[in-house]
Order: sequence, then structure tokens, then C-alpha cells
Amino acid sequence: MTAQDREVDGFDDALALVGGEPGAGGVPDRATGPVHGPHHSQDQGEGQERDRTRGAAPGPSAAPGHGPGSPPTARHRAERWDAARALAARSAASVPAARAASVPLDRAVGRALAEPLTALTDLPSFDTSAMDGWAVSGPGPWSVRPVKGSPRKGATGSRGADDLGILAGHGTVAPLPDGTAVRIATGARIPADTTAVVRSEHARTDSRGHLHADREVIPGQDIRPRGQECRTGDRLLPAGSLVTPAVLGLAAAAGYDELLTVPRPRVEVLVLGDELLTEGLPHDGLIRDALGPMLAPWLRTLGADVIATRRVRDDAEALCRAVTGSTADLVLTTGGTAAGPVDHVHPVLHKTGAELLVDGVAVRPGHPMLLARLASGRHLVGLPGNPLAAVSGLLTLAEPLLRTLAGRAPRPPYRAPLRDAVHGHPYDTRLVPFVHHDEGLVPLHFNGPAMLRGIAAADGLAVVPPGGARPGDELEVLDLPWAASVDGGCFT
Ligand SMILES: Nc1nc2c(c(=O)[nH]1)N[C@H]1C(S)=C(S)[C@@H](COP(=O)(O)OP(=O)(O)OC[C@H]3O[C@@H](n4cnc5c(N)ncnc54)[C@H](O)[C@@H]3O)O[C@H]1N2
Ligand code: MOO
Repeated sequence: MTAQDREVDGFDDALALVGGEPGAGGVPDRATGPVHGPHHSQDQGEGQERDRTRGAAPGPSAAPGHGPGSPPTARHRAERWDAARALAARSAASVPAARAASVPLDRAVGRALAEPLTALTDLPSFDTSAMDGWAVSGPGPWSVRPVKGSPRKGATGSRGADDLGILAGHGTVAPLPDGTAVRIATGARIPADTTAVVRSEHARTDSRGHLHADREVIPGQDIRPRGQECRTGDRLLPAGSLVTPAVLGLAAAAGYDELLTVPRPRVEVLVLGDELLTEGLPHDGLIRDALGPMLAPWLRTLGADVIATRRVRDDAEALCRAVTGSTADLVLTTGGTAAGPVDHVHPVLHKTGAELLVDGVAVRPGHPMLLARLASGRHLVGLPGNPLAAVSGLLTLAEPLLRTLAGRAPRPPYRAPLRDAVHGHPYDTRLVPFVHHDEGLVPLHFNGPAMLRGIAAADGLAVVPPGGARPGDELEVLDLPWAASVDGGCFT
């Protein structure tokens, strides 16, 4: 491994690195677990010491050139990963309340509730039949009564059997005298003094118009009592809940025509890099832009509306115009965060009077990521150019910031046990693509900063603490929004 390999893989060369070429190995099959590559190491995409795959924390003294216990000075400005996320979430805390607006239900989906959803009615709002059958009063057999004003099916049949009974949507119905039964439909109002509903398949009428149940009738059976689901004024959902299709349905059932919601934040993506191609095969040192196609749909899943994805050439003036001219709530840049000759993000932020809130995060990959408040009060997140480092920045800084801008409640972190050991960085958090497996999280190969092969097959990113983790250790998990299912029922 060359020094360049180490650098590309996001570890400084102070680390004693042993092991195979970066990115060796295969992507595990979801059913069968990892397909090991030639080196049989879990995540050589980061080029680490093999013995750290047992999770032994090497400690800062493993980094020659830095005093024991003291991280390298180059990191002095880097925020801890969890602190950076918290800071990103806090940095826009005052914005959502100011933007809340009432919108009709059909415009509310995808936004967050700006106030709790409180029931405007009891649900059900009247005692309701849960089945098609008979409302009965007292013990059987019952004499069947026609329902006054009910539509009739036909002239034949025994007395009362030909009327359709009480249907859903009917208004007030007369109380049911003891010893009588009326036909009733699912969703219809239960007459006062009803003891139970007997399903149509569990009863028969005789030639004298009496109804007999063919099994025991339990008082209250198949009646949904008024207020069973909620009472007027009950809090159904807290403020900050995402309005999903299911929430829309609940809101409508609970009597809402409009919902007070926070609009989705508007994001503009600026893709930097003269080396980027938007089509065809890489050639002559030029490469395909992997971030432009990826970010807009990903941002939408994070609750943002992407107003544009623009390519900006490696020119400070062009970047300056693009940043200051944007009307988005969040400007998201890719590339140009480091200190190379055409890395213009820092100089442009400085020149335009932006306040750097986060300037580097102690996370691998992605440590040059940044968060700034622009002079206009809008926010800018600078994602590093390496594609997996950009994903790391997206989930570390943009996701919590967007959640706050969108008025969404913070998502409580959850943890899951690790199936296979994963090595760590001595000082920094690592984010490692994984798949869920019955036996725990399985870290994926091809997790180097420039690689998307691991994340493309992943259910999420595992948060590996400095020093690494052993099988059975519980790691915080950042699920990808499209992860189909989670073994172990983390969402139940
Ligand atoms: N002297 C140092 N150099 C670098 C450091 C460092 O600490 N000291 N950090 C390295 C790390 S870590 C990363 S990550 C990168 C971040 O660099 P930038 O944000 O300035 O990104 P670029 O230099 O523009 O690009 C880096 C890399 O990614 C490729 N790239 C950029 N955009 C895209 C895209 N849209 N699709 C696909 N690939 C992209 C670009 O071609 C470069 O290969 O800095 C290191 N350097
Ligand atoms: O290699 Mo850098 O840490 O990818 O972000």
C-alpha cells in the first residue's frame, strides 16, 4: 500500500497500516452473509491493521508523532461526530415555527405537523356496528323488527327479512325493545338498548320471523363503542410528526380539513469539479459525476424539496455568485472543501461573511465536511467530494439540519448488535455501510471514501466508535430511508 492509498482511504499516514489493497472483498449476500475477498477482512476499504478487526482499541498512542492521549493538532477544529450532528440540528431551531402555515389536507403530505394533531371528534363518533348482521336486545331468540323507512330488498321472505335494516349513514334510529332484533350493516349506528351484534352468518330466521343465534352471544360483541379510538381533545400525534398518507387519513377521520404544517425546506445542490462528466465513460482524467444524480432524490427522502442541482466550475467567482444568489434554505455544495488549489468553498465562505458553525468533523470518511450560516441567514453544508465522504456529510450534517428546518421531531437513535468485528480509527468515529442480518449488523466491504459499491448494497451506516467494535457490541445505526426491512423489529 502506498502513502497515497492511505490518504485516499481517509486515514492519515501516522497510522501503522498493515493489510491488503483498499476495497478488497465482496458485498455480502443478504441471505448468506459476506462474500469474503482475497484478504478476508471486513472492511479493507479503509486500509487498516488486521489485528484491529478484533475490535481492540489501539488508542492514540498508536499514532506516532502525537503525544499519548492527544490527537493530532490538525484535528483541533474538528467537532466530535455526535456533537456535530447536535449542532447541525440546533443551528436552525428558530426557523420552523416562523414558517408554519395551514394547508388543505392534500397539500400537507410530506410536511411536518407544526402543532399536535388533536381529535376534533370522538372516534367512532357514535356506537357503530362492526359487522353486517343483526342488532339484538336481550337474550334470544329475538323477534325481527322491520326498520321504519329502511329501503326494501323485495316483497318475498318472512316478515322483516326483506328490509335492508339500518345502513351506514342513517340518522337517529329508534331504541331496540328487549327481545327484538333489526338488520344492521357494518358502520351503521347502533340503536340504543342494543346488547350485541350477531353476524349474519351466525344466525338464522325461522318461518315465524324469529332470529336464532347458532352460538353464544356475548354482550357488546361486534359493537365499536363511541370513543373507542379517541375522545374529542385527545392528542393523536405530537407536533413534529411527518404527515404521511396514514396521518392524512387519521386527520380526515378526526375531522380536519386543513393542517398547520411546516413547509419542506428548499435545497439547492451545487456540484463543483471541472473533472466531472455528466454522461458517458470516464476518459482523459475526467470522471462521472456520482453525486449530482444521487443527492436530489436522497434529499427528497430526507424531507427536502430540491429546487435545482447545478454544476459550478472550479472558479471562486462562479461559486461566490452561485452561493450568494441562491434563494434556497440550504445550499449543499459537493467537493472543494479541502485545501487544494481549486478548493474554493472555504475562501468563498470567508469572503461572503459566512459564519462557519462546523469546520471539519472527527468522522471517517468525510472529515472535511462543513456547516456554515451564510450572511443571508440561510445555511450551507459543504460535502467533501469523495462520494462516500459526501454521504457521510449528508447524514452527519444535512440530515439533522433538514430535520430541524422541516420542523420534524428528532429521531431517537437506535442501536443494533454487530455480527462481525469492525476496526476503528484511533480518534475518529467511522461510518461503515452494513446490511441487517438475523445475527446482527454485517459490515460491508468497499467502504473506502471514494467508493459507493458498499453503500449501494447497504441497509444503513453503522457508527463505529474510535477504536473499533467487537461482535455483539451494540452500535448506533443510521438506516437508509429505503432500507426495506429490519430484522429484529427495530421499528416496532
Ligand atoms: N492535504 C490534504 N488533502 C486532502 C485532505 C486533507 O486532509 N489534507 N482530505 C482528503 C479528504 S479526506 C477528502 S474527502 C477530500 C475532500 O476534498 P474536496 O471536498 O476538496 O473534494 P475534491 O477535491 O473536489 O474531490 C475529492 C475527490 O472526489 C472526487 N469527486 C468530487 N466530486 C465528485 C462527484 N460529484 N462525483 C464523483 N467524484 C467526485 C474528485 O474527483 C476527487 O477525486 O480531500 C482529500 N484531500
Ligand atoms: O477521505 Mo475523506 O475522509 O473521505 O472524507
